Amino acid sequence: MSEASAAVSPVFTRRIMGIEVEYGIFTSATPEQRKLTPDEVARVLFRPIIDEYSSSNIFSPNASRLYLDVGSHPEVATAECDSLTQLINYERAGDRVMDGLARKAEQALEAEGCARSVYLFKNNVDSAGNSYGCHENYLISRHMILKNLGVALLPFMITRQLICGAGMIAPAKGNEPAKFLLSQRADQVWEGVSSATTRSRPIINTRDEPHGDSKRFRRMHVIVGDSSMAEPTSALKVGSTLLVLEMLEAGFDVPRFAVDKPISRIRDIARDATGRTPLHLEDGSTVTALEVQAAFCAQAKRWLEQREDAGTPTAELRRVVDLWERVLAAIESQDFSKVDREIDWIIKRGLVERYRDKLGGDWGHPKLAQIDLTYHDIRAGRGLYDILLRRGMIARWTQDEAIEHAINHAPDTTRAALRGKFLAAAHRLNANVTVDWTRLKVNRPEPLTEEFLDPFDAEDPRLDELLAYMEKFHS
Ligand SMILES: Nc1ncnc2c1ncn2[C@@H]1O[C@H](COP(=O)(O)OP(=O)(O)OP(=O)(O)O)[C@@H](O)[C@H]1O
Ligand SMILES: [Mg+2]
Repeated sequence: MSEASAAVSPVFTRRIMGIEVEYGIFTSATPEQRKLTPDEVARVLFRPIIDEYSSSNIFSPNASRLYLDVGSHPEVATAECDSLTQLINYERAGDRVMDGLARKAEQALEAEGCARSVYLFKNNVDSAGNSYGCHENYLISRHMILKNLGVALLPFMITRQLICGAGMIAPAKGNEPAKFLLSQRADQVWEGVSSATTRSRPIINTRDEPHGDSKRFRRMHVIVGDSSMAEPTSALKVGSTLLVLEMLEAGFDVPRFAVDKPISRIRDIARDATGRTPLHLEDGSTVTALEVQAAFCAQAKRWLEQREDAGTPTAELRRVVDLWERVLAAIESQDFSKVDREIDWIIKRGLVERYRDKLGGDWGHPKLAQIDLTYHDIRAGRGLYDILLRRGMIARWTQDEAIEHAINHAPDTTRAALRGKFLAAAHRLNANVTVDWTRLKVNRPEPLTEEFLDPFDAEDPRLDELLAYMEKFHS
């Protein structure tokens, strides 16, 4: 970031953010049954949506987007949130909505005489090696020069997997034996900062779609992260990133590491649970991945002393920094006992290691791959994550009541509140409407559209006009 951009950029302690989760999909089949392709299952999954909305790309009552993209990975993009725990609630509400659809799909298949289980996995790589994402969106100022921001963020982003990776067993490949990696996405990204999403998979995407006033805002799209199962892992992933963004915006003294070839290093970091991977800096010196994280964490702790208490409460971010410190201390000492209920890769590795030892010590055993996958099954009572949670082996960050509430209510602190009220009225009046992130449109009798370009605004008199118009012609 240049001095000039530091001077004009606001510090968004209250920041708009959203998470997009793509799910892996699979059905069981008995030997007599024909296997359904993921595409076929996805279509059964979305049948209730298509029946109700005549589309597989919709906004749900809680103002989130639900859709089926190419590649048959159903996706939920949460509504705009402006604080950390709220975002976690909406992401988890998305899981529950998708699970509800999976249950309906199972009933439909049974009614059609081909009963089978439908699995949704919140992970990032399927058994064929295809990758799908968990994208984080952070609003930043238009004055922030993205390229510079990206350079400052890259060392943080390539090492962030140490504190919040989902972990995975990578199957044997050529001469490389099967092994445990810290993160699922590390092997899937190819560039640092760029505008492409699919072709080259950059860590930070600069595609210019702010979903808001393009004179004031940008939407930073981070695609390097893993989907998180454990709530504290989500909190650390997003919370640490929020803190680094705030520090950069404030011109706070953020650690600078000019890492040579950062993208090639991300794969080495994923392969080293000690965090000792050396990163060569352009000045000829080296730091370890762990030292990079420790420097950001220490500075974030100092930042909290002067941070304006808005958006995500500072008290909540203190919990983030406390967890961050504990994870780094655990990696340093290799004693994981103080964080083995909070961080996905640590929880998962502990579990599969116990089995691996019983099974003869080979990471390539198919039973271990099965355990790895089952950890990401989102079904309560069936997925391993949920089973461990119920046994008290995984910690919480939020509560069920808040997640349940988020299923049917839009966030009330952001633009999503307008969309939620609009959708509720349309549902009640059976009105024909069209909605996207910025626009709300009543289609009949004559189209009436309003554009809401400030995602921070949860109130706007133009909403009342739209509602009055809807009421007049549909009641
Ligand atoms: N101004 C904003 N700043 C940050 N995040 C935003 C903003 N407006 C919307 N969002 C969030 O961005 C996400 C957009 O999700 P969506 O899946 O539509 O992404 P996309 O990048 O536009 O499209 P696609 O996934 O189809 O490529 C949502 O989670 C939403 O809440
Ligand atoms: Mg998306």
